[in-house]
Amino acid sequence: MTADARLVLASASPRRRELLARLGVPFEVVVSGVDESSTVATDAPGLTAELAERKARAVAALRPDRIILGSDTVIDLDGRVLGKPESPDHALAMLRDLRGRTHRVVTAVFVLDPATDTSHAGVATTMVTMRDVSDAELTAYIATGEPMDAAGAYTIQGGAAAFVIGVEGDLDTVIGLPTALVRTLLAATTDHRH
Ligand SMILES: Cc1cn([C@H]2C[C@H](O)[C@@H](COP(=O)(O)OP(=O)(O)OP(=O)(O)O)O2)c(=O)[nH]c1=O
Repeated sequence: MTADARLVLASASPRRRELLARLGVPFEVVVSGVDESSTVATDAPGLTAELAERKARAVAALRPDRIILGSDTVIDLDGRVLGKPESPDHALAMLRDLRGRTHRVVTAVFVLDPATDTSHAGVATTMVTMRDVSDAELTAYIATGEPMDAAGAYTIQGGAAAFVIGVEGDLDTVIGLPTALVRTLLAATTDHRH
């Protein structure tokens, strides 16, 4: 993460920072401050794509000479979209709905080159299956505070690893940044500049 990096990650998420760092490309972090409550799209791919683009465009206004990467993650449970919980009670309701079932984790990525107003975007999906976790386990997990900052009220890389019995797709899509997709989109953006 160097100050003179050409790439800017438009995200406050430490998980996204860690995942992007794995690609070995230097980058700077600028938080978008986008209000995620006002969206037009209602389906998971459309919603995440819309928010990833808005995060990137908000930061492009601050760093017009850089390449900007925005991203967003939600859960799709049989067509119902779950974002971050608003309260511990909301987290409990979400986890009760998720237990014993399979859901999709959808993460969109939007890479923008403001200098040429070109963009490359994509959406990645991973299926996650949770076992039938007891209320006592869910309550203890929520008490750790960990679920409050994650879509669907769980972090697969944290305490909720014990709830997950199946993953179909890339784990980094669940944690918030599909690195294979990011690599492809960054390569397309760089190609465009030459
Ligand atoms: C399902 C799941 C989500 N998450 C995280 C990824 C995302 O950071 C978060 C979903 O919220 P987002 O709104 O996508 O992202 P964010 O608010 O954390 O960061 P920013 O908008 O600034 O980029 O949930 C996990 O870390 N582990 C998981 O298992």
